Amino acid sequence: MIPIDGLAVLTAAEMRSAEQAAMIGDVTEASLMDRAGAAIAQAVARLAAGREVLVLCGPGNNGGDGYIAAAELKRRGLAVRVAASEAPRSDDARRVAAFWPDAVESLERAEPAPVLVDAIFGTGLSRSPSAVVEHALARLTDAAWLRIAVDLPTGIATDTGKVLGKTPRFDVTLALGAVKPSHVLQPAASLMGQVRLLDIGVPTKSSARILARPILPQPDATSHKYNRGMVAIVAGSMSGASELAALATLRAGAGYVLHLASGDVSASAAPHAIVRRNYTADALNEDRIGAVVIGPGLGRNDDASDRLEAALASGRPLVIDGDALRLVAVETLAAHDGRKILTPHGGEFTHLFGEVTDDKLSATRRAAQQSGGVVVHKGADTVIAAPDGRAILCPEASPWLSTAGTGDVLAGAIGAMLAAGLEPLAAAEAGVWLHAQAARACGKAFIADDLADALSAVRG
Ligand SMILES: NC(=O)C1=CN([C@@H]2O[C@H](COP(=O)(O)OP(=O)(O)OC[C@H]3O[C@@H](n4cnc5c(N)ncnc54)[C@H](O)[C@@H]3O)[C@@H](O)[C@H]2O)[C@@H](O)CC1
Ligand SMILES: [K+]
Repeated sequence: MIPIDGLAVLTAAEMRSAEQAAMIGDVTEASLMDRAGAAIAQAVARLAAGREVLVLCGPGNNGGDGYIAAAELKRRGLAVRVAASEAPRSDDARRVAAFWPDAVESLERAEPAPVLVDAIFGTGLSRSPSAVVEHALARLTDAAWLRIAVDLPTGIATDTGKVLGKTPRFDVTLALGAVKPSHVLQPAASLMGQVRLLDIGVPTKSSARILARPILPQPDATSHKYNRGMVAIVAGSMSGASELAALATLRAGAGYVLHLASGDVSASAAPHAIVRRNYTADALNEDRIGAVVIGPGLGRNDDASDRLEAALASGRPLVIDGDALRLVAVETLAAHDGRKILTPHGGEFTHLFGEVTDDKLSATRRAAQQSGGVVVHKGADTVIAAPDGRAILCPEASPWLSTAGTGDVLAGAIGAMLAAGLEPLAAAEAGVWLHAQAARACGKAFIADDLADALSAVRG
């Protein structure tokens, strides 16, 4: 049971190709299923801790995995029963169903057990399961003490995060061979509990992977405030948001943060480490600025548009967030050839790139390609994509992040990483990772100011 951080993410079709490519010599579809079944049995035996297990088997290879696992669990001395929704249909499932030495119960009449293993449907599901299957699954999961899904919970589309029917909540999902997009994309991911990978010896390669602990830039004997990373935050009509971004930028490790506002520029405001100056377009021409953050609290008036234009013209690496994403056009971004990171939430994404009609991973990759920037498509399932197709999927962070100002904190953290010299995709990943860790450290009902402060403690 391998934690999924940093692992390759494969779609159903990519997984099938990886399996085909792995089938050389004595590796066959049958031997892969045997490996999967053995790995599932080992994981379930550990989790069940001696309790009775009920394995639900479907007609395809997901069901096949279930029959092998059940037979192996029985061999290990556990109390196991098998219930099936219908007879096995695939050749491999038929072969392995014969390994199960006892009677197969009917799904509708099966009595519950403390440990429920769902091997009804996996990556082959093409439409929502029948009402009979859904009803039995709900009844048996409700009554179980521990719910384990094999590969994917029944009722989930593999690639899109969509729930095709009524899928109950699971405690553990054992991804076979590789993580699939729906293990992370919402709403599917919220039904899976802990997702762990079971290695079945299929080599996997993909341009998409799960968020991983980044290698963060560290100061050394040659460091000074400017080469640690100088970040300019362009403020606008709501300076609270840009102040939050500035604080987060410092707490994430930047050496120098310049807050460029107008009107109420007060040198005596805390935190004193933020350098506050009057905004002028010229201020962005300071050579030592390693990143410009624009958007938090910018507003959408003419001044805001002028500032955005100046930021785009400055040639500095940019983090474009909040209001700036409402003001800019995709064509402008595409014509701008500097380094940039866009951080839209769902509403800003739709405004800029249109409704997501397929899935979040594909839509974010397309947006990155169209805009020529790294796109951090925020949400409970943040997806980061680069114009070259590389993508990073982020497992759900704390739901307490759903409070005002946390987006400003993220923009600041990413700005700090960009100014420290990370390439845009790495800067975006590092910022998102820090943000999630800080949220975890803050516990419950925190406010964005706490989150910004917590960045330094989790930075490591
Ligand atoms: N192909 C391989 O080499 C391996 C596959 N493995 C397992 O195989 C699974 C995929 O197997 P399959 O492709 O057979 O797919 P599934 O076992 O998910 O089920 C697909 C079967 O159900 C039918 N079906 C789809 N939606 C249905 C619905 N709503 N109601 C009724 N029937 C429906 C399909 O026509 C097909 O017969 C993976 O999730 C994994 O568990 C593992 O054994 C590892 C190796
Ligand atoms: K399943």
